[in-house]
This record gives sequence, structure tokens and C-alpha cells, in this order.
Amino acid sequence: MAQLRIALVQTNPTVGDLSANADKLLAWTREAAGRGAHLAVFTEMFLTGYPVEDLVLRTSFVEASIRTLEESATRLALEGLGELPVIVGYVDRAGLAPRAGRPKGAPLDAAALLHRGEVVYRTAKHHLPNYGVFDEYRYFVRGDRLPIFRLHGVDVAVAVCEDLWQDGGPVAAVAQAGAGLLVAPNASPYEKDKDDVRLELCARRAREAGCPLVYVNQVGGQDELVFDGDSLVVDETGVLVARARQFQEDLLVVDLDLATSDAPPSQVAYDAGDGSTITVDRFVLSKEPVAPYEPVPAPLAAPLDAPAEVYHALVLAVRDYVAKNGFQSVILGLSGGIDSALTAAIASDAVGPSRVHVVLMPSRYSSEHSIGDAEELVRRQGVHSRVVPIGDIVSGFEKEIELSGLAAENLQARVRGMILMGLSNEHGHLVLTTGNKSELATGYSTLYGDSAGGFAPIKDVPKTMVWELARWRNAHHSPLFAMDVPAPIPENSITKEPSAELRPDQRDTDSLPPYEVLDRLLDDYVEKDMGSAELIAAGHDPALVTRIIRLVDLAEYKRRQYPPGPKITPKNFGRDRRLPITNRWREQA
Ligand SMILES: Nc1ncnc2c1ncn2[C@@H]1O[C@H](COP(=O)(O)OP(=O)(O)OC[C@H]2O[C@@H]([n+]3cccc(C(=O)O)c3)[C@H](O)[C@@H]2O)[C@@H](O)[C@H]1O
Ligand SMILES: Nc1ncnc2c1ncn2[C@@H]1O[C@H](COP(=O)(O)OP(=O)(O)OP(=O)(O)O)[C@@H](O)[C@H]1O
Ligand SMILES: NC(=O)CC[C@H](N)C(=O)O
Repeated sequence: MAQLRIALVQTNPTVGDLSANADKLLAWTREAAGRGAHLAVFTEMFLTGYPVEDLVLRTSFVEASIRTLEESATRLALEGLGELPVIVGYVDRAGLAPRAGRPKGAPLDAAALLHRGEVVYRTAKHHLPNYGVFDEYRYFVRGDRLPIFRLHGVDVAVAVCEDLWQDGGPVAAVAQAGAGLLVAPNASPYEKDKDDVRLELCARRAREAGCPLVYVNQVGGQDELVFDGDSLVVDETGVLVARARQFQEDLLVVDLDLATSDAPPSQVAYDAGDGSTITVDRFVLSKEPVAPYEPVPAPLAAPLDAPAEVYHALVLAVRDYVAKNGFQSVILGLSGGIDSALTAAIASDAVGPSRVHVVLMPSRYSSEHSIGDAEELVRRQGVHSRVVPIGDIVSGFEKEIELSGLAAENLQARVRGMILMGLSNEHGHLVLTTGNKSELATGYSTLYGDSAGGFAPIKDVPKTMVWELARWRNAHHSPLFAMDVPAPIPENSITKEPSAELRPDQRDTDSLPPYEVLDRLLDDYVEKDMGSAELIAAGHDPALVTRIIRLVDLAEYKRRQYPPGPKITPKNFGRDRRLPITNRWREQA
């Protein structure tokens, strides 16, 4: 056995900012070296950020990724960090000699080993995820080589993200070849309860590989995805030995006692059990075990509970969307209702109340309490506020163009949308859209009205969870929040009955069932893809099933025009659920 100190570098890259990501590689490698690490492991496609989508279809982008990798190897050595081996993800392209089924020069989701100024080895993800939010068959070809390099006497294998999620392939090859440690760079997006799934998965793969597993995950927001970090280490029996903090950058430094090997260098092709052959390249970087030293205790961060986790995910998603897209401030319409109140709290926690602007836009139907509740929120959070009554603007419209019923109601929402977009244009604020998942599902929002905006923080949060998150936030704080206010949401916004206030005494329940009933049905239809018959068999009211799934089906066009927002459920409206807009398919009971 020999000791090794591994640094799991859980950082937040920016998609497309290769030079900033390369600077981060240098800074965090310096930090890892300073902590005495023998190996630093970064995340999947760290140098490019993940996911880069159609950027990989550009040769210029792939070439820049490869160049950045090579320059990084040189730079690390010039900065005196060349002795510390580094594993880092980037985009490469397949060898120029085309092989069967592999187009010439096609992109690879690659990872490299850097040492002493050189790119010592290049490997690539074998299993390409092509479900849910992932489209990797569109972008990449499979890797079919795997390094096992000897580091101070320990054989270290490398597999990339999805390679852990599928049976067979790289992990099966490692199990046959034998290694002392398996390290995996990842970019695994957050969704509720996924941390438990990942831990169980890592434990299983460690047992299968017969060695400890180091799992390093990206952290940060990227459009509709948010990465939670939660990097971890399990031993060869699957027991958790170290865990990084969630939703923040972290350098997890872990000392492991690992089996040594003196197997000779080799290149062996293994039947990977998934119909493919993986060639394992075993080679030596350094033979001598490190002299025994006093290990540091392994950090074991406690995972956040369910509402805390979701709330932190939303805060990080908003913070990164704002920062990475160059905004200084955000703006939203504040109605006194719960959706805009929760969105305001998330925004204040993300960027600080001094960068949050709210607009109170009472109409002729706005109740006293809604204005009072909005004012109370402004007092509690200390955000910037202004009042723009919309009655006269709406009347001005009505004088010129006759609108009645729903058309007239929607006008109010559209006037508000126009005011927010006007203030955004004038002051450069990002407009936050306040709709929740239940509304998005049923089309309960006005196109170019309350659906206007740039980013929609709670679009994947069902209404029942909106209340749960508001209650959670009023009872909790976190050092990761930029707003230091104990209960930022007025109680009345949480407890009062929801209403769009587009006509006198309007209630959401005039047109929708109670949200507890609605959300259960939506969960079964949208997230579980049950058809009518299954929904009725599952106990949902048949008349309601017919009515609600019709609403959901008809609102596809609205969802396509809705701003992006962070995914927190197993199936979000966006990349996870892609349905035709022009669609005559109707579920039959
Ligand atoms: N297939 C299709 N492809 C492209 N566009 C399509 C379309 N079908 C209709 N359209 C267009 O969409 C228009 C209808 O959509 P839209 O203008 O939005 O109007 P609509 O969906 O008819 O009305 C808005 C609904 O949202 C509710 N609402 C509004 C505001 C806030 C809240 C809340 O509580 O948060 C609720 C309101 O009570 C009402 O039920 C049509 O006039 C047409 O122009
Ligand atoms: N009086 C108002 N002043 C400012 N913004 C408003 C007002 N009324 C509605 N809005 C904006 O339009 C969005 C939709 O509001 P609406 O009241 O119609 O529905 P809601 O889904 O119940 O939202 P909320 O719970 O925030 O009230 C609000 O979240 C808010 O951003
Ligand atoms: N980047 C990847 O390969 C991610 C896929 C994987 N199933 C995950 O969600 O973690």
C-alpha cells in the first residue's frame, strides 16, 4: 500500500471563456500544490466549460480547446507546477486517420493528463449521454482508450462522467485490468435528490472496479443547467470517505491508502461487455511511493436537505446567469403575490438587494393588501423599488383599440411587461420572469406580458414547492446568500390565496383546481409521461385529466417562447421535454 494525496478541484468554469478557465486551472493547481497534493483532478470539459452545445461543431473552437490545453501544460511547468500531475477535461478531436464508424476529426469529450510541461495522455468519454438534457450523439464520437498511469507506485485509471452511469465500458475494463484508484471528472447537472443517486452509483462502480473512486463534479450555473458540485470519494467497498460542499467552489484534499502495482507497461484491448473494445494503456509516471506522512482528516460536508438544496440551486443559477452574461442588476414586477416575492428573495440572495430593482404596478383591480404586501417585502429586503400605476396606460390603450374580456385582461399583463422591458433597456437590468412550473404547464401566463423577460428563476418549480421554498427561506439563512435578512418574504404573501388580479375578485382556483391536486396530476403527466388511461388508473379525476392535459398540450407554443430558467426536477420544460408545437395528438382516456 502507498499513500497519495488527491486534490479534487470543484470549480466553476465559464462556457467559451477558455483563457479565464485556463487561468483558473493554474490558480487552483497552485493551491493544490500548496496543499501538498500528488494529483489534481479537474472536471469534465473544464477548459471549455460544459455543455458547449453547437460550439463543438466549429473547428475554430475545437482547435482553441486543444491549443489551450497544450499551452496550459507549458504554463504549469513555467510557473513551477509541472511536477504535480493534473487531469483536466477539454474538447479534442478524433485521430485524423478515420476508423470504422468514426468520422475524421470528429469532436471528443476528452480528458488529458498534464505533467512536466507535457500533455502526457489524452483520453475521451466512451459512453455518450443522449437522453434528458444531453445530446452527445449530436456532438461527439466515443473514446475507446483508457489510461492507467502509475503515480508513486499506484495505478490510476481515468473514466469520464457518463462512463460511470452505464454498465460495461471503461469501468469494466478497469475491473479486468486492475487499478489502485479510479478518478472521474464530471459535469453532472443538478436535479432534486440526484446526490443520493450519484453516491449510490459511485459506491457500486468502486466495488466493481475494485478500488477507491474519486468523483469530481463541476459547480455553477449555465443557462438552464446548474451544477451542484458535491464531489466525493468512496473507498473500494463503496463507503463514503470524503465529500465537498454543495453549490460552491471547493478544493477537497484527501489522503488515501492505495494498493501499489509493479505490472509492466502494456497496451491491452479488453472486451468491455458493452459490445465494444477498450484499449487500456498502462504506463509509468513515477514508481517510488511517497515517504509516509501524517494524513489530513478527510472533509465530509453534510448534504443539504431537500428545500435547502433546491433554493441554493436557484440562487446559484441566478447569480451565475447574471454574472456570466455581464449584468450588474436585475428587475422584476412585484405584485405582493408569492411567485414574485420568492423570485425577489432568490434574486437578493443571489446578487444582493442593492442590485435588485422591483416595480409595483398597481392596476384598477389591485387589492390594498397586494400593494401592502409588496411594500412590506421592499422594507424587509431593502431592494430598490418604484411604483408605476398602470391604470392610465391601460385606459390609453383602450381609448385607441377596443378590447374586452381576456384580451382586456391580458393588456394589463402586457403593459407591465412593456414597462419592465423599457426599464431594462434604459438601465441595463436583466428582467426576471416570475412564472412557476404549474403556470407554465397550463399556459397560465400572458404571452409578451408576465412571460416577458430574460431569465426565469422558478420556471421549473411547481406552485406547491414555491410555498415550501418561501417557508424554508423565511426560517433559514446560508453563508452563500448575499442578503443577510432572516425572513425576507411577508407572511401574508405566503398564506393568502393566489390571484392574478386581472379582474375583480379573481382567484387562480376560478380556472384551475387546487394546486395540490394540479401539481400531482402535472407531475404524473409531464414528468412521468403517463397517458390519459394511466392517469385515471392512478386515481386522478377523469374530467380533470381531460381538461388539464388539454391545457398542457395547447400551451406548448408558449413554453417555447418562455425565457430559460434553472432545471431542478428530473424533467424540466426545455431541453428535457421536447414536443412538437404543431401537434394533433391527443391522449384518449
Ligand atoms: N399554436 C400557437 N402558436 C403560436 N401562437 C399561438 C398559438 N395559439 C395561440 N397563439 C397566440 O397566443 C395568443 C394567446 O395567448 P395569450 O395572449 O398569452 O393569452 P391567453 O393564453 O388566451 O390568456 C392568458 C391566460 O393566462 C392567465 N394569466 C395571465 C397573466 C398572469 C397570470 C398569472 O396568474 O400568473 C395568468 C390569464 O388568466 C389567461 O387564462 C393568441 O391570441 C395567439 O396570438
Ligand atoms: N400589481 C403588480 N405590480 C407589479 N407586478 C405585477 C403586478 N401584478 C402582476 N405583476 C407581475 O406579473 C406576474 C404575474 O402576476 P399575477 O399576479 O398575474 O400572477 P401570480 O402567478 O399569482 O404571481 P404572483 O404570485 O407574483 O402574484 C407577477 O409575478 C409580477 O411579476
Ligand atoms: N456529462 C455527462 O456525461 C453527464 C451524464 C450523467 N448521466 C449525469 O447526469 O451525471
